[in-house]
Amino acid sequence: MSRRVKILFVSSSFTLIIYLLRRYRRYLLRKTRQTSVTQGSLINIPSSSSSSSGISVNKRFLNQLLVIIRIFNPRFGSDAFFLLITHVTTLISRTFLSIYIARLEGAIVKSLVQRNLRDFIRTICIFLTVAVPSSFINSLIRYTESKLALAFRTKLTRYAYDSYFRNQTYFRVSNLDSRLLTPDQNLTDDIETFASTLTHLFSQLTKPFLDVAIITWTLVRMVQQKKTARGLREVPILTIMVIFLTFWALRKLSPRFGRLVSEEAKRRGLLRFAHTRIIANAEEIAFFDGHEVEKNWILKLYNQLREQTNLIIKKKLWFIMLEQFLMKYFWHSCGMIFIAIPLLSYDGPPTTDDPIGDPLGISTRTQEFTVSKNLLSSGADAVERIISSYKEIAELAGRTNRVYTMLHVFDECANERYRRISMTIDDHTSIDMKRKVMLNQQAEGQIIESDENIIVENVPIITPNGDIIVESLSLKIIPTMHVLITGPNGCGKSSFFRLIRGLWPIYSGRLYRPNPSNFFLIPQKPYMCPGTLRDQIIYPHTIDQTFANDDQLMEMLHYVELQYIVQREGGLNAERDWKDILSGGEKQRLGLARMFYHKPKYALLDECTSAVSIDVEGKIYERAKQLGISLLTITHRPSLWAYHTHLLQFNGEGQWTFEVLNTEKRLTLKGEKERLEAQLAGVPAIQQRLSELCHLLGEDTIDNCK
Ligand SMILES: Nc1ncnc2c1ncn2[C@@H]1O[C@H](COP(=O)(O)OP(=O)(O)OP(=O)(O)O)[C@@H](O)[C@H]1O
Repeated sequence: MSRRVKILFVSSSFTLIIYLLRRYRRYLLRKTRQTSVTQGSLINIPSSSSSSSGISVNKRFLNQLLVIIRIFNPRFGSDAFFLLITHVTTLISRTFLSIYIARLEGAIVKSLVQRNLRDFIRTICIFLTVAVPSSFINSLIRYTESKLALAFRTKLTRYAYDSYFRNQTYFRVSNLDSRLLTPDQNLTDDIETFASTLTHLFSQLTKPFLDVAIITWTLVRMVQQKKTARGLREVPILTIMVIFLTFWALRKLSPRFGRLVSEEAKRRGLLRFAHTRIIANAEEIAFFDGHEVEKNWILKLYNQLREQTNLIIKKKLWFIMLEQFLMKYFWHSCGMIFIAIPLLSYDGPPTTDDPIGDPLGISTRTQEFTVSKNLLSSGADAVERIISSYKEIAELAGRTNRVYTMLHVFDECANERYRRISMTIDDHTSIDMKRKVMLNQQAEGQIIESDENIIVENVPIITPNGDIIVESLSLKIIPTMHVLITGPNGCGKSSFFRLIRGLWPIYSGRLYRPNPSNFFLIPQKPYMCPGTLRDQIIYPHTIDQTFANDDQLMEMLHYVELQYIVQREGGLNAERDWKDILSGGEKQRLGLARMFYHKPKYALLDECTSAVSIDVEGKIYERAKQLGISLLTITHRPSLWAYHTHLLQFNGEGQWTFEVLNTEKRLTLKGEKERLEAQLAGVPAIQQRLSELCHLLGEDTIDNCK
């Protein structure tokens, strides 16, 4: 064995050992991680199996793609149509330019073989002149591609926003349906990547198809000129066979990139969602020093994303290797053989335009060889692009599925068709499964618009998870009533509001209620929209819709004793981050100022004065009643009883009562209850003292004392 071979052998063995050791280490690491997973540490990413299992290049994908393409269909005369035409024209011009350049290269080689300086300089000059439009066309292709992607994205985004903001779909998607985990990501990233992948693929495929057609035609014409050459029929057949063989092998061995990228996008969305949650709850997390828990959670999500990305990278490594081998080296050899067949088998007279200087036609043969080699390699490039775009088509299938699913879910939610994917249910769960309605059951109750009364007839209150909170509710509220709603936590008080406002589906029974514009909800933490102080008061009106002038707005602020804020913050037109700069009580009072601005028929007040002092709260309630607003109030404060006429009480076990509220009687009962509670609280202390006295007096033990 020579020294060089020995060195080669040792270094290869060393590399192999290192490689095997690394693989073993990774195997161990994976095992450890799997163990921790089975111990319950893995975050349960709910698999939307229905959407990911069928992601591949098939009929379903084509149908989905067609549905989406119909949305951004570039109509005749539109900007997108003009862009599309420009794009296709530039692609065609590029193909003709490539052929012309291949011919020029042939002419350059010929002039070199002939040692013809004049021709050489002339062709070089032409080459450089052609390079200018050629470079411009290359740049134009990219420009039109990006503009097209943007145009498609804009159309799709507008369409998606229309669906998202129709019929409270934004609420329904997140609260009543669980198919879309991260609609924000679907609406931003997914649409963007779908539009850019699609347009890229369009030019990636259009140009090679044009290339293949025009180059084949040029090559066939060249070969046809050599009538006595052999292989004129065999070469095209062999070429087609080689191409199909390669395509078949790659298709068989290709990993399912569609499913892989779709899963990766889902995990990326979950990671982003976790970050958004931390930003939204940063203050509470900081108070509790909860950063470790949050960090671990985020890291776990990141690791899951990393694993998926890693998987894709690994799968691509082997696939690209195979692709390169077949389409670069195998094809190159085949191409050389195919060019050689007509050239070698030609036995006619030498074809030359210079019989004196080059009687054997060597320069012409060299020129032909160079031209056909260039054309063939451009053709091979084109076919390579077509075949390798299979991978991208598979990726497009994944992206299409995500966009299609988003639009489909939006549409279903807008039409009150919900689906919830059951999360893992603990074996010892206390949920009475019999009380669960079918999660995918269609809501069959009726909502009928009334003039002013709210009439509920045998309507159950059912959560989006299918839990029945109240089997059947029946009551009638008229505008002169002011209803107090009470009951233990989680008994369905806020759900009653969601029900009458139509946010939750009515599964059976009938609900008569006035138009939703007659309801105004003020929650415990009112929503502060972006904009000025004026925008906060008139929300959801905009400045163009408002009917109140500055004095009227000041009066509304006065009702809630918040007039000082105008001066403090620099006027009604001051823009601030109101969510952060106002205190909890100020936000609640601003929410109540909104009620005075809109003067609804029914105000739904959900513990919205918990941070307001009792005297201000009383004034606000009095004023609201004077203005003819009917109050439906959820509260635990007895101080508010006096402002109500009726009581709706849930007991937390599915039962309820609706009756006239006798505040005096209720206050007496409440007083008695509190007295008894205070007395009972003192009993252990009395028992303790009694026991001590028994001991000091040497009398009977505590049991006998009793
Ligand atoms: N979006 C939702 N998806 C699933 N279940 C929900 C949803 N919102 C509320 N629930 C469930 O419905 C039940 C009633 O909730 P609701 O908000 O009406 O309670 P509540 O009586 O207002 O309680 P509290 O006094 O604590 O505010 C609870 O068990 C809650 O877990």
